[in-house]
Amino acid sequence: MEKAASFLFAGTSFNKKKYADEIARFKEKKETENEVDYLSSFERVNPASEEVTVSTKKRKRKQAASEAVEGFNVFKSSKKALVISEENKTDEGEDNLSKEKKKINLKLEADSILRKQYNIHVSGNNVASPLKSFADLSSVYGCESYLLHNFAKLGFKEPTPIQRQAIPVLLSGRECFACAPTGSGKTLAFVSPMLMKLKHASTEGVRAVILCPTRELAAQTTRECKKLAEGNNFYIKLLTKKLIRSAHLTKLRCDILISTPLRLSSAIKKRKLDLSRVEYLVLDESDKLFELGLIKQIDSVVKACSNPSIIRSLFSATLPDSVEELARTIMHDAVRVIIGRKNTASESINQKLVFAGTEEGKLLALRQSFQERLNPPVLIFVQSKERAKELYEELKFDNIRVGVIDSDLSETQRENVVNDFRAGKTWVLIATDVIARGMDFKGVNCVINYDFPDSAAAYIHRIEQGGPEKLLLSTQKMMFRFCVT
Ligand SMILES: Nc1ncnc2c1ncn2[C@@H]1O[C@H](COP(=O)(O)OP(=O)(O)OP(=O)(O)O)[C@@H](O)[C@H]1O
Repeated sequence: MEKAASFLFAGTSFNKKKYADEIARFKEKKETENEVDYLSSFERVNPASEEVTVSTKKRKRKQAASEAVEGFNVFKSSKKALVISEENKTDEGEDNLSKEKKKINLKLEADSILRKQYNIHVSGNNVASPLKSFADLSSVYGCESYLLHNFAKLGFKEPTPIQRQAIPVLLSGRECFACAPTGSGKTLAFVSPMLMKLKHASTEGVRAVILCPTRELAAQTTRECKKLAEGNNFYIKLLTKKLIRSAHLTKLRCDILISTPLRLSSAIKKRKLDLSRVEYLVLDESDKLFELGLIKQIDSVVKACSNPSIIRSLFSATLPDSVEELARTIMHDAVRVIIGRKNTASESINQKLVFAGTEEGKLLALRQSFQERLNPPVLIFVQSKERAKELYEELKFDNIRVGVIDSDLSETQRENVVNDFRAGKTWVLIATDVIARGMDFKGVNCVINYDFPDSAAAYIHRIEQGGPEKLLLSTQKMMFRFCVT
């Protein structure tokens, strides 16, 4: 500063001898003025002349004023002006701060009202606001028009509760555990933010991975994903055996890869895939993934997706504590989004228990119920493929158009059975949990739990397939207890 000042005044010649009188008068004036000014400012800051309860804030301002009296008069006024404007600035700053605080509080309040309205429960810090509508995606997150156009084309007018909350969480760059009933639109909830973040197709290799517990669900997710991405040129691939066999898998043009953990881990083992650039990893139907004993395979996929800025998410109809605990070991700051209550069935499902004394009685009760009313499509769950085949033979005998899906069928055979059921060629489909898990049988009118499910989670998954009526046939007394709790 000094240097700059001396530079500014360099070259000014001032004859001090010639103007000695003026200099003396100038000095006098300066001293008097400084005294007066100091006194007046002293009076202002003297606590004796102030109220005792003067605030620290005010004191600071007074101090600032007293400091401002040093120097020449000519600068004093401008310094004073500076002090006043500083004071105003502080006031303004404080006003802005409280306005900002109010705004944040109002936003938090609005978020919480919206969450209550849609039965959304969240836990985690700084959770992004839920979507009021799909339009928020473009106004807040700059969503491209093709995606909104696809929503409209598919007839999706409003986001479902899980979509309202999980999409903004993922778009804000947070990892997430999402738990919502079957058929509540979880696929769109994880695919849309993925498409928005990936923006456009690239040649850099796999950038997003979706893991599904069964081949059927993986195929279904691929179809949904392609429908949502229509109009963009993304490469979306289902990892099939044929694809793994192909020698050029390493050069595969693929933005989003969908697979079962077994297939993907086998491709990783064969060093056929590089997942180090993956930005998004989704574990769909995560409870089933873990339940099926696929931890080793999932672990190999998680390790192969080594990009440090990866966003991982878990989507499921139930979120057992064991799964969450396991996931929390790798996802430390994940937001938890739960629709309704954790691990409970949707309240809109009518559940009915039929108690049968014996195994034969169960079959009798089923026949009777079909005689009274068979409102297809009906989905029947049994515990094993052997039992599935047995029941299939029994119902076929009754001339009921029935199909069965079990793990002995080839991929194409399974697809055919499911397609026949979807198309209404068969009215009743018999399945085991593993096979039917995660498949979206839209419009199923009745789900029959012919055999007792393994767990509460399995029960919820079964009954949340499709329609409103659910029937439980049991030879076990404890079933009743299970139902009422
Ligand atoms: N916002 C929406 N409005 C209307 N329908 C929707 C919406 N989002 C998704 N859907 C439709 O709802 C059905 C169920 O969606 P989806 O399969 O994603 O459910 P899910 O929660 O993943 O079920 P699952 O547990 O079986 O995987 C699909 O047919 C899908 O096209």
